Amino acid sequence: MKITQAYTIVCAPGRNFVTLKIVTDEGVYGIGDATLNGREMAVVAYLEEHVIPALIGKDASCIEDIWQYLYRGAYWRRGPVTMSAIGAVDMALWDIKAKAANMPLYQLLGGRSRERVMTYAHCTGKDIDSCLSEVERHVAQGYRAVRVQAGVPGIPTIYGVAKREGERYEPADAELPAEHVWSTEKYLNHVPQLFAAVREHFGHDLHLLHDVHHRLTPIEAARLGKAVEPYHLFWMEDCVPAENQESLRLIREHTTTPLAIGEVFNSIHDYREMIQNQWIDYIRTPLTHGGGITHVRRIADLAALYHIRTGFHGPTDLPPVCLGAAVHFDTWVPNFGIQEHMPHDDLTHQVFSHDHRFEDGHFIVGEAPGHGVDIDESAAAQFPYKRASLPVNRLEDGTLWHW
Ligand SMILES: O=C(O)[C@H](O)[C@@H](O)[C@H](O)[C@H](O)CO
Ligand SMILES: [Mg+2]
Repeated sequence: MKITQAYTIVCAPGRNFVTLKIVTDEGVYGIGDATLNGREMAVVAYLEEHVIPALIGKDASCIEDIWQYLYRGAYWRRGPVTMSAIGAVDMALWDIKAKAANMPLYQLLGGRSRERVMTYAHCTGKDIDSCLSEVERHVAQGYRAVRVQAGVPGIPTIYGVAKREGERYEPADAELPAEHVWSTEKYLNHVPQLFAAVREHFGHDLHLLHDVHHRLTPIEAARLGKAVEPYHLFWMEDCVPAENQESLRLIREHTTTPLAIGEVFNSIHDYREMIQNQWIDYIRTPLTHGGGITHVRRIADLAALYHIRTGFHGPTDLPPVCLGAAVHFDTWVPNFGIQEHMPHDDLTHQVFSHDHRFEDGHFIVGEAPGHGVDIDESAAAQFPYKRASLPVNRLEDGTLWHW
């Protein structure tokens, strides 16, 4: 089965998405996601100029060999742009292989390990009270797990909180980066109050998650982890920037709050020390940014040796293609933990169809051959790309900080 054609489709049904379509001489095609929020066109250029020309004529069934060819063959390894491009090719090739085998992807991966995939929703509010009503709304919809983020008094704009009540949070909200202000002290004083209120209102069965979005130093993260221990979080996410993996050791030594990390990681090497030292509990790398199913499966297998589970990144900036493939992976992977779920809007669904379904806080995988997601190219053409950037953060004195 030879690859005869491959091309990218860039569209913005509500927000920017990059899709790779690979076509074979047998008429079977596969769809892969190449979306890297705020840096979309860098991946498009990488694919079009360097990857696609080398794919034409290759045997689409040699997924592993093509992965190795693209990874080793570039000489320049790793990095989000490279790994998202490889991820898109890999996802499309698994889609092709599963379609050719007439099997849903999860069957090809090894079959079902669970009936349904637990997800967590985003609950955001400008203050604690409005956050509580969002939790209530999501619990009524059947969610067993919610991520809780609320505005902090004295900080005008904060990560993860929608601009208007009931709206989705969209971080890439301006053509050039918006500037936010950050105060660690105000944040650290406020978060334990938020979780105390949520536990008081909703009891102890609901899983609670929180995203620190890389803003703390290790000792500050340790303080926060300890402070929220009475509210037993499911996880505290990305509590520090983690170029230095050793940072996680200090946090781990101080707190029993479980730690999730890795939505910005793209390689097993970004995790190796923290997995092998058991400094973390959940891996976050989505299939797109981690070099596709072939590579993320290796990370998950390594993690499994150390009782570490998956908790894949899944905000709206990852399109239905990435999410659909993730639902298959989540249905199969033995060490599954949870799947992030931020529902896409109607415009996105006009372009992408999928056969997984959402029920009672869980995803149920579909039975269509492949990963079950497709793109309507003429619908996509109606939503042209528009540059959008993620914000930057500054401390109150103007110092540039982590966003
Ligand atoms: O946990 C999450 O869902 C993430 O932190 C997102 O909100 C990111 O900020 C976004 O995906 C950046 O592109
Ligand atoms: Mg996050």
